[in-house]
Amino acid sequence: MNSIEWNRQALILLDQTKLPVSEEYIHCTDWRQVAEAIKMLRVRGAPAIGVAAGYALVLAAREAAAQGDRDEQFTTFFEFANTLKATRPTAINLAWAVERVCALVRTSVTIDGHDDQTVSLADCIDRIEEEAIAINKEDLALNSAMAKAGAGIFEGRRGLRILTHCNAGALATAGIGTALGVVRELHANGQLSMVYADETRPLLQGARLTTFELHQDGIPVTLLTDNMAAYAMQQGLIDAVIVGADRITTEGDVANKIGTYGVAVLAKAHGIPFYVAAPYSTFDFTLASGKDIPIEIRDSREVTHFQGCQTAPDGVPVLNPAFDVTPHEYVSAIITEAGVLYPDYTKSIARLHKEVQER
Ligand SMILES: CSC[C@@H](O)[C@@H](O)C(=O)COP(=O)(O)O
Repeated sequence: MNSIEWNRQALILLDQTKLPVSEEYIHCTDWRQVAEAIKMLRVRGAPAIGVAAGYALVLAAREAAAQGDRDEQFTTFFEFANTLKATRPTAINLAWAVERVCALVRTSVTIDGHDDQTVSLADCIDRIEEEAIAINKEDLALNSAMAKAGAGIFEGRRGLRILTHCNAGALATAGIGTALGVVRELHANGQLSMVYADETRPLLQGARLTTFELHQDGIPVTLLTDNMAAYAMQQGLIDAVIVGADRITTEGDVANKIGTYGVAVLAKAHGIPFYVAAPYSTFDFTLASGKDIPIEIRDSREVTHFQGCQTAPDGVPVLNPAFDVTPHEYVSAIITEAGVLYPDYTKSIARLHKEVQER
């Protein structure tokens, strides 16, 4: 079974906080359960939380349509949508999916620029569900397109050793993954020798999730702690870095899991190319500079404790940003479902935007 599945009554999520020790599924019949699952990283990875949010809005619409008058129902629905959107502020795919569904609802009740009173929220539910399914299916398809585009960078090369950070794989998307989608394609082509997976402190998405899914698929993977990446590069063990992204600005600055920026700086210092794989839905066309990306700050307990075990003294102040921003100067290329973007990113990203808008 997939890590995200919709059976029309419930959203079934693989609880990623339990991996790799146990495979447990949560049946969400209330959008609040999905919001909690997103907040607690039971479902995580920017594209995956966008897909989950789409289905959560079906549950939210069903609930809102069952109470109050027509206006109250729409108000309640949009309030639910806003609450959902706020659960994780950095991953723009979440806001993108929520906005996409809300825009559809607004369009459905608008006629000649006016509110069409004959359309109720209940009338919109099927359309919301179709949109959620479309977001899911699109993500599945674009992962494969991105994998092929990314593998194209390495044409004619074999024995590749790729370092990745966090988990940008099947668990983080509805398909084969973004960064790990490219890795899977390289493996299928016989071009991959080894994936080096950063452990990814503090929540160990690399150790728990990346090694888990690659291991399951028989793809060679070696785990290293974050502070070993410099050593691995210095030893000549890494040919390229490929990571995912949570938000990319129009100048090509990239927000991704905390620690990514450090890896990018190391890669540049060692002359190793640093690639980012992300779909169109990860671009924020309203922001130019990465300095304006909101960074999610998470509970200090994630740093002072691990799986219930205390690892720091009581009361010690903690800094726990969940993401950092890699400035575009460190990014060798951005792999998308529509092809590979190279610097000057202001130009190549604008071209991508125009192409998608004109489709
Ligand atoms: C295809 S997933 C891309 C990113 O979302 C991923 O690299 C990442 O940073 C995930 O962070 P997480 O906090 O686990 O949701």
